[in-house]
Amino acid sequence: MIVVKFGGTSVGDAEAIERAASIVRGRLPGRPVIVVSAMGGATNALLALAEQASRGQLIGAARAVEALRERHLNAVTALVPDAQAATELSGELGAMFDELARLAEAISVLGFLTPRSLDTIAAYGEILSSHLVTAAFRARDIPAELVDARRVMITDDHFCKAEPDADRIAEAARAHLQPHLREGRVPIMGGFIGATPDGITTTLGRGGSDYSASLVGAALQADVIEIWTDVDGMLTADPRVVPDARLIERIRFDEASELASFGAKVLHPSTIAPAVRRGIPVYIYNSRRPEGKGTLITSDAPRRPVSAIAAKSATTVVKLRSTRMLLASGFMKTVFEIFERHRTSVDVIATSEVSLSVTLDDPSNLDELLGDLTPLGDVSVERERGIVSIVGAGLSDNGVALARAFGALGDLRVHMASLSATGINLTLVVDGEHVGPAMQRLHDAFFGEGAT
Ligand SMILES: Nc1ncnc2c1ncn2[C@@H]1O[C@H](COP(=O)(O)OP(=O)(O)O)[C@@H](O)[C@H]1O
Ligand SMILES: N[C@@H](CC(=O)OP(=O)(O)O)C(=O)O
Repeated sequence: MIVVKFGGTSVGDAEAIERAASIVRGRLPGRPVIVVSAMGGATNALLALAEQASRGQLIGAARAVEALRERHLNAVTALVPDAQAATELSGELGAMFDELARLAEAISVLGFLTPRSLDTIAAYGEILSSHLVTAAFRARDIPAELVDARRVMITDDHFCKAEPDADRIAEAARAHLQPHLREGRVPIMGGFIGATPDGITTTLGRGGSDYSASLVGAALQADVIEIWTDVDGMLTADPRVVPDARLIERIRFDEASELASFGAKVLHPSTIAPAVRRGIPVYIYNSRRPEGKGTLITSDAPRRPVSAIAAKSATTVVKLRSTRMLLASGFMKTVFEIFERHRTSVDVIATSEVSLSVTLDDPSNLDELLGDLTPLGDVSVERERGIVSIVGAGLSDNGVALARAFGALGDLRVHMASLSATGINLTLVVDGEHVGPAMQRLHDAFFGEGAT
């Protein structure tokens, strides 16, 4: 069997869903399980309306619910020609929107949001899209069968970034997906969402539908996992920043994972792990150009000195200076236990004998974190930084690539630098406003005309 995942842009409107249906029709012999994201932008809209409601701005939140309702119901009209099927689906989706409106109202009365209620609201995106896509596929003679992802994707209760339970998922996938495959049906489930063993809705974190696809693929020993998106595959840089970025036809799991972690949004960073463990190849394809070659992520892709440049903006740097670090074994352990306690992961680390600097992707627990770090030394915080990362297997083979990287940055200030010991990643922290120019300059240096 294969797993075919469509991102939000690939189910963003009726035309996109039509394209997805014809892609799936061509894949029927491979026995696909389909994983769909929310219609593009829907998750952002849901999270924003939840925030709005919690601030008491109920009219704004209600308007956002109605805008989403209109968008989904327009898609039903365009995609489901049979009047009875369309009425049934509109009724079902309509009831969900009524429920969503009531939830927004309840949150506005409470005046606060919990991670659990945020997940309940965010999950509507994938619940709605999976219903819509199932009906649209059926109307196109695909024997689609909706499977509630919350019965398959069993997680812990760390709302907003829940940890999947691989054993339970494998068992649930065999129980709820396998029978459909055996009967020649095409199971369709929402990505990103899951539930605790008690059935409380959770989500896997932003961009988590890729992760869902990979977990399902690992659970059912898929031959291939396909991630369908709005670009030709994994490129040498984000094409929104570097328009002349090129397709990478084959890339190794470890490099793809580094790129995803350091900002190549085309792939969720956690996607790779379940696929790697089972040796399942992952393809990334463009749903607007299904005939393209795409990118194959595999363990045996050729090693290149530099594969791609990734970047992230809105990074926070935390610096700790302490003479207690001098010759003190166990100091780092104390520091990282504090990060762990606040469930804050760090991206880049640089140390000297008396200081430690780290970057945080998600500063939501920053105040509590700083409270615990302060007794250890002088702590300072720099916001509005960005990370630019050069990924490639031969970065540290000799000084040429490193010299080229620093030379290309020219007058752009570098606040931190970290070269991984495996030589696969050189990460530089720059001013947030310099992320775009830094990415372009590095891309020109490694992939532009004349670069070898
Ligand atoms: N190295 C890269 N290669 C390809 N796309 C990238 C890269 N870095 C960032 N991106 C961005 O990732 C986007 C696709 O991810 P996303 O918007 O999450 O799609 P989807 O909704 O299909 O999951 C692309 O439109 C592109 O701008
Ligand atoms: N809809 C979720 C999950 C997801 O993975 O979406 P996409 O595949 O469009 O990145 C989000 O926006 O976070």
